[in-house]
Amino acid sequence: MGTKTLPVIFTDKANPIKIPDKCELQQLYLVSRHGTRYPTDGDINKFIELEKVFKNVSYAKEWYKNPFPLLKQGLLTSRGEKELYFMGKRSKKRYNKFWNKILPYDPNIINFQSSAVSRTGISGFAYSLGLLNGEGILGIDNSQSVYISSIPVKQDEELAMHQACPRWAKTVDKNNTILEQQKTEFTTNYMTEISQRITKSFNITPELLPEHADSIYRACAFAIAFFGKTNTWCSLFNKNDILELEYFNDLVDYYSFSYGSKLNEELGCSLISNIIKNIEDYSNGNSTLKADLKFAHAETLRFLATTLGLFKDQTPLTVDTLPEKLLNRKFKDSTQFYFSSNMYFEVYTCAERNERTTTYIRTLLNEEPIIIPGCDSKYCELSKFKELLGDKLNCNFKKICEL
Ligand SMILES: O=P(O)(O)O[C@H]1[C@H](OP(=O)(O)O)[C@@H](OP(=O)(O)O)[C@H](O)[C@@H](O)[C@H]1OP(=O)(O)O
Repeated sequence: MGTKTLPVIFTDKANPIKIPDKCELQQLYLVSRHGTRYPTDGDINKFIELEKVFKNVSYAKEWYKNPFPLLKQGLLTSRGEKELYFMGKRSKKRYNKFWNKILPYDPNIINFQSSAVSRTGISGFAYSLGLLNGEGILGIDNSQSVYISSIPVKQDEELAMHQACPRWAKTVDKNNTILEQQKTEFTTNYMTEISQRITKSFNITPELLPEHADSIYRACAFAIAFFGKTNTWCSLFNKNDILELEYFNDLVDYYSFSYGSKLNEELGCSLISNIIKNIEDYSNGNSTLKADLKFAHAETLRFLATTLGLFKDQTPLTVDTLPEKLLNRKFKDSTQFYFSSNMYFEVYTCAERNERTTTYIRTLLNEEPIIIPGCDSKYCELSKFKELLGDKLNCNFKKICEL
């Protein structure tokens, strides 16, 4: 169900990572999406519309009403809070030696940052409670309070990069001819047939509009995320409908936040450049920062992944290539950027035979190591990592984004 998919991992259990011989984990960077949230107002309004359309459909009489108050739009759910709390618990166990060396908490050593949105700030706090449980002096379980900084979204080049980029707003979010063409083609070639079949099967009058198919898909996604139910909105579809609508939502994200628009390949440059700068500042003795923990959005991770060249298919995602890519593509929100999805960058120094030390970065997506395209292995030399970034390293974000 695309970015509205529940995380695969939902446990506080984890094993300590294995550190390569002659290496030491020096720093830890995290960019995490928030946990499971309420639908945004855009989606809730679609569900209110569906409630009207399905009012007299007997098959849906038990479940057609919209259950999400507009006042709750976009808020983190209690399940979402627990996802991040568990993530913090897993972090403490996976990097136990690393954390024990740098605790108790010092904001100059462990940095927490979120985008200026409640769901991300609360997610960061939940992570901190899991990570630092028992390490503080507050309450019966010795909780630790933490400082979580954020920047107004319009200035936040790292965590809300598209909102801080006027050129993205003008040329990608709007006036995106290719995206509009793809949306029209998918509506004509796929959504119309899905809506007409549902209309006919359930004798719906007036008939469903093509765009109702995507509204039903989103209602299905939140029925699963909130209620674990696949026998309500989801039951209006066959399996192929769901795969096609998932592909459509991936396609929209591909052109909005990834390889579908050239500018998107640059937008993660401030975020990754600041990580590299913090690695080098620490390595040169100019910084005490050991852990930098950031909490943001699906698009934050998608821009970051795109700047790193991750999940790039050989040919672009288009409506035409749906048949070949439906079941087999690299770009797939539901397995990459679901609720509470995350990327860790582990920074190691390793002693070499000639007594020198080399700095390596190991990247993890959703707590599984991945290879950055162009790196020789999961442990990528810092010099290689920087070389692969090219002119994205130390980019001039304002210049890239000026109109
Ligand atoms: O389609 P919606 O309104 O849900 O889009 C949300 C984004 O949700 P996503 O499409 O990623 O599932 C939301 O990202 P999130 O990671 O915070 O859930 C984004 O912050 C929000 O602004 C909506 O994006 P939009 O493009 O502004 O509609």
